[in-house]
Amino acid sequence: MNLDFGSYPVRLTCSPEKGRYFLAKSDIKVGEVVLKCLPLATAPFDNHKKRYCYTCNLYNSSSAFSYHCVSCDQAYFCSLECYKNDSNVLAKHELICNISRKIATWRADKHMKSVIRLLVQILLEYLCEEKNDDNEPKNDILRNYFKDFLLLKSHYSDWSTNLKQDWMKHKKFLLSIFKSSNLIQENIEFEEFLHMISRIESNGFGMYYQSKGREILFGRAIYPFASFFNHSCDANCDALQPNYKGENNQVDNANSEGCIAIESVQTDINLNTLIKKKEIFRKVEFIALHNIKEGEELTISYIEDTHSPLQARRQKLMNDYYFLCKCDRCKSEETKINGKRFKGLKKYRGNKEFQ
Ligand SMILES: C[S@@+](CC[C@H](N)C(=O)[O-])C[C@H]1O[C@@H](n2cnc3c(N)ncnc32)[C@H](O)[C@@H]1O
Repeated sequence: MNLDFGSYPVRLTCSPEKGRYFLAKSDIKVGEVVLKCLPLATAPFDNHKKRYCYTCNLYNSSSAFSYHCVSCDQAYFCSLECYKNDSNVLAKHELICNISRKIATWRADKHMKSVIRLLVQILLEYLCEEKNDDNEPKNDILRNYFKDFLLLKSHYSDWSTNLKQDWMKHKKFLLSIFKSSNLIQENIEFEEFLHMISRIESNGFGMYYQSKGREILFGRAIYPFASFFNHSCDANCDALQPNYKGENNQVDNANSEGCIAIESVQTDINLNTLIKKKEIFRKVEFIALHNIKEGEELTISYIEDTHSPLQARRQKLMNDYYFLCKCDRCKSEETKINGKRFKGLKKYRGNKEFQ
């Protein structure tokens, strides 16, 4: 696979055990930025939509924004500038205004709704990419495209029968609203649609804000290139979101919703300052946690509690991400445990009662 990661010190490799993953292309110093990308798409959870700006991705934890699309009531804007001046955003929103309204009244659980909302945004990017030639990155921040989303790992084949059935119940409704909005083709198989859902679940990053020292998850984002970081229980990189002041805040990678966490510790906001400052928030950057040698694997942690025992960590990753962790730490702990079992077995056999 020939992907261009610009001047970032990463290259992609692959193993049968862990799929594709990043290696350091050169020596990397502690604190160095390893990769930076813009989101392909973001979506706040339903109860946070009024505090999330549809245009610039700003989150205001203290109060709801007043500018919004009156037709669907699903897109909110932090300022007149974000609401009015960017006609491109409004024209884009027009394309999904109808489907957004239908999803708002759809009787499904919160998780399904949040994944479907993000899928709408991802497919909207695809529609607009097709019409837009302006696809070149404008600076050192990598931009991702729909085709990159399609490269992501799907664990649909590992889904339980119950989970597949839960989605099947909504097949008719989902296919009809996506087709009538021209977001998917008439002849798409529902399985293909579910693969896209699975890609979101296995590769989505959480969006957080900080309140009283706690990180609160308020939505999900997709950064296809960032998804090539494999997990390690002893990661050498961390994901950050520069906040609205342009500062970086450490990521916790906390996650109870099956999305890899990135953190922008965004405190309350002075909207007056922001109105003047047009910026797209929720970029992600990955930094090295210590010096890394050329050829080393670059990893992040998908889970918060890396202090828990091997079994608990693996269980969490299996439940949330459908994979058995084969990171170096897990493999070495597994070898130690197996070594102990082996000794126990020999002792047992030596017991006269069993001879
Ligand atoms: C976000 S993607 C990472 C990129 C992925 N390896 C690929 O080829 O697209 C997450 C998936 O990578 C694989 N993966 C990530 N970390 C792993 C690990 N420590 N051990 C085994 N598989 C891992 C799992 O299949 C997981 O669902």
